Amino acid sequence: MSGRLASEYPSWKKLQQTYDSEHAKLVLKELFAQDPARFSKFSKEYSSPDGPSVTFLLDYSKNLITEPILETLLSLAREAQVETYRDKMFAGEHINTSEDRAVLHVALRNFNDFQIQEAGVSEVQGVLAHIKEFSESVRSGAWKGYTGKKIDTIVNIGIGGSDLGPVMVTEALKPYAKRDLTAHFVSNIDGTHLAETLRLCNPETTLFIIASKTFTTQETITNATSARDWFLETAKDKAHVAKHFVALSTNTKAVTEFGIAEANMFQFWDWVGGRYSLWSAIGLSIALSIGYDNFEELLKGAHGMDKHFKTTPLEKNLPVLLAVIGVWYNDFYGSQTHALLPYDQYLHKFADYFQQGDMESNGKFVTKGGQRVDYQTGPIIWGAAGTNGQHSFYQLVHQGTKLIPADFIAPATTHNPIRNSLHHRILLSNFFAQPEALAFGKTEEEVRKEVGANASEALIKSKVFEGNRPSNSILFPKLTPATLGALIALYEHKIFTQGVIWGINSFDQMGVELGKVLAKNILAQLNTPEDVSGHDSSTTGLIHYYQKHRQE
Ligand SMILES: O=P(O)(O)OC[C@H]1O[C@](O)(CO)[C@@H](O)[C@@H]1O
Repeated sequence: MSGRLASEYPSWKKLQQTYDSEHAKLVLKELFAQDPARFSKFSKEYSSPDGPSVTFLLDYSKNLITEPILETLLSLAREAQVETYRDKMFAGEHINTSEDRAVLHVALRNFNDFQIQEAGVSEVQGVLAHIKEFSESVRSGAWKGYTGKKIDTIVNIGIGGSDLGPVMVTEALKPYAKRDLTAHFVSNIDGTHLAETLRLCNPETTLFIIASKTFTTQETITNATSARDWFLETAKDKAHVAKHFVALSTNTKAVTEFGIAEANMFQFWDWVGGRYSLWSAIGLSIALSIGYDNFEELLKGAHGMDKHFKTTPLEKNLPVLLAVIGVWYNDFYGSQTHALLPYDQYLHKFADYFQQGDMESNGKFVTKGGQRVDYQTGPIIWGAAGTNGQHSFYQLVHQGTKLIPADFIAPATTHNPIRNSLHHRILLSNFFAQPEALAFGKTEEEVRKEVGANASEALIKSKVFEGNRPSNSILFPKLTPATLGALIALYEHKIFTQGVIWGINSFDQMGVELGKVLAKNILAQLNTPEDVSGHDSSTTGLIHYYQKHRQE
């Protein structure tokens, strides 16, 4: 984040030399055989420094690293001044330089530990009190719809960071949810998303939460306006909007112009990035679903990880360890992607969430100083809940030609111990087996013994697992709100650390602008073929084909 090219650091050069001369010798099977203490050297148990108890084990021993390599990776983090930039973030310095903004999601979950001077920070507690009061009133039934009925459905209308965090967390914490308050999330501008959701809603008992930091996002404002039209078809009187629409935003003017009273607006601030906003008013749907106390536990769990990140030496700092190991694969092994593989159905949106969290943060080719990087930055993040992924893409992860580092994530205890936790034991047996298979594979010799003398050479080769495919494993006692908070913060700080090393600004998102501008221009040209101008022949041809075949 210093804006320097990472490839100029002495440690980067050393890592390149190490990779060139040693990577062929980095064989997990041998590394484990040579060192019986490898697991204890390369695993760490996290315990929350205070607040609600959170513990988990991070096992990073199945990575293609040695102690000297890890030391050099940590030196790289030091040369890139990760600690300095981390402290600048926590102090409220404007490290989002292109937008001249502080980056203070940590202030949203700060329980009096960090002293942060920035406008708005002193208002955080007031907004949390508003969230508490409002969510309790809706959940208790005290808040009534326009015909006097209690709210039984909430619809969060937002996109990107104003959607993905609330969806992921409400799914993850479903065991804590009020089951008679149904939560829906509408994000896509595709009218199908709204139409299919509204089919499930009763205007008398539905609360719409319009979540938009800017309150100008085309998808959200269009969906919100259509939802209001749908509501008014039944409710008729605009005065009833007050009981059924609330807004989460930084833009008071646009909210009131939309017709939502300031009293029904939950404020946040420009130093909350969209993809880091679930901890802010954007988390209202989470508080409504799981209750304010659980929402606060989520914040406290994240705060514990913030303290760990802020105070722990780099060699024991879990987000930093994940970050530097990720850099090793991304920049020296040439891995293009990183898989997030939670063995917990409740975490089925975890990878979707961090697609934005990581790729919108670190998908950048220019340093903060404006230089084109000469190395890879953010990886492609993807994944799915286990064991579903095993029956779709794991074939490629095991035997394909690409190196795909992966994080396996699982709870020791399930919220649904059906058949005496038999399902969970089967699930976890897979959670343990997959990293083992990836790391150690199966040799030709082993295959030969297994298939017998009559098997063809081709069959034997096809059954070989080369192994040496790296992974991290994260195992925690149970998926509680505080544990989830800590896990999310762990990855947030990993992303931060990588961004600092690569010298990029992880907190703007210029790359989403061009498409928006072009779409606006095209929207104005869609009516007639004569209006279509200024495009290449492909785009023109596509628009003409649409104009010929549409039925509206
Ligand atoms: O909350 P808003 O302002 O509607 O923005 C939604 C999303 O759009 C983006 O600006 C671009 O995708 C995201 O960063 C953000 O989370």
